[in-house]
Amino acid sequence: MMEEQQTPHKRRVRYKGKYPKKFEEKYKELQPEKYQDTVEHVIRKGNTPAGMHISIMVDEILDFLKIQPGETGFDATLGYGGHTKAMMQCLQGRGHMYATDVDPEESAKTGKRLAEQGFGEDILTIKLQNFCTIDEIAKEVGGFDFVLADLGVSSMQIDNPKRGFSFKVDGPLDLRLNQQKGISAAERLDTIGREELAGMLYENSDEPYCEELAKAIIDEIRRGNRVDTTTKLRQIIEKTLDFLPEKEKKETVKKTCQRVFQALRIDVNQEFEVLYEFMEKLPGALKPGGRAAILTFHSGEDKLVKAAMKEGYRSGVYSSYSKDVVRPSAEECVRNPRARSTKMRWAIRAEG
Ligand SMILES: C[S@@+](CC[C@H](N)C(=O)[O-])C[C@H]1O[C@@H](n2cnc3c(N)ncnc32)[C@H](O)[C@@H]1O
Repeated sequence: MMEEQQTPHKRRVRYKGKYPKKFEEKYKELQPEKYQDTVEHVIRKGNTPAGMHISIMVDEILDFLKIQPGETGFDATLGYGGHTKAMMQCLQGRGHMYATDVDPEESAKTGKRLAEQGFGEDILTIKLQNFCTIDEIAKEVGGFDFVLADLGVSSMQIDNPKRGFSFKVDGPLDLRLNQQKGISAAERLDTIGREELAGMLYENSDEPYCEELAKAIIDEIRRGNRVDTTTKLRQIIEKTLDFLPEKEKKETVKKTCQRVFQALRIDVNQEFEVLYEFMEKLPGALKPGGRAAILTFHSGEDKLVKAAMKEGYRSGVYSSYSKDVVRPSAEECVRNPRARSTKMRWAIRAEG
């Protein structure tokens, strides 16, 4: 019998894939106008291409706003400009849209992109200012027929490691929507006390481990180690929750990271304060019969928007409002997983 020749099993080199993994290396996705095929491929796989934002609930928003040519509209949160563009298309070249964003970096890119697509200053005015100044813009232009606010952060902001919004990639712990103003989350942690931090985590994100996490973060800073990167903060969270049973640890750490980063983001950008102010000013900025739609992404935002609309209806400034939230379709959530937590609420300004 022939002796079988034993060749030693050679392990295959792990295939790394042909797509770049690091944000800066995704040069094709970062130039969507030039590399349409790559961008469409990434979207088909249920992902958001780097440097882009997929607008959420566009059909539901347009159905509700019922935009007519000649109207004046306000997009409080320009971002990538997807919603702004869809609303401008309804104007059919007549009327005007105003849009605000506080992010100088992204709003400049969006303004340029929209102008190149034929939506220039004749139809769109972009203002680099907080949406809580809606009253000033409304006064200047005589009120709005329709208003949209798509709260929170854009995918361009989340995905860019230099902005510090994501615990999944290493970067400076910044979390500001405008990096030229205010203080970063790292600087905020430098001076905050333990009790105030625990309160912030609880108030802004209902964080169940707020006490334990606040103690761990402050102890680390007191030992002379600044918590100034996304990785350092994630590692503290992992260490603090190390006592959890193995089977639930991974998921709980992930959810906790999401909540802690969200709480810090809300704090450094004073998100609840400006949203409260915006909701207070909204009825006065709408023309009689004017419509407003708001997309929220967590319970703190949603509660605030709901309460303001309910109060507006009770006092008579709104003729109707959404008693129940409108949610994205199951199909949209599969196509764009970032839509999953979205809730839409709407209100209509009373006539006269
Ligand atoms: C979810 S994104 C909007 C995406 C946009 N609807 C689109 O279709 O591309 C939210 C945007 O709102 C901006 N933003 C958040 N809070 C703001 C505020 N208080 N005033 C103005 N802009 C704000 C963020 O910088 C971000 O660009």
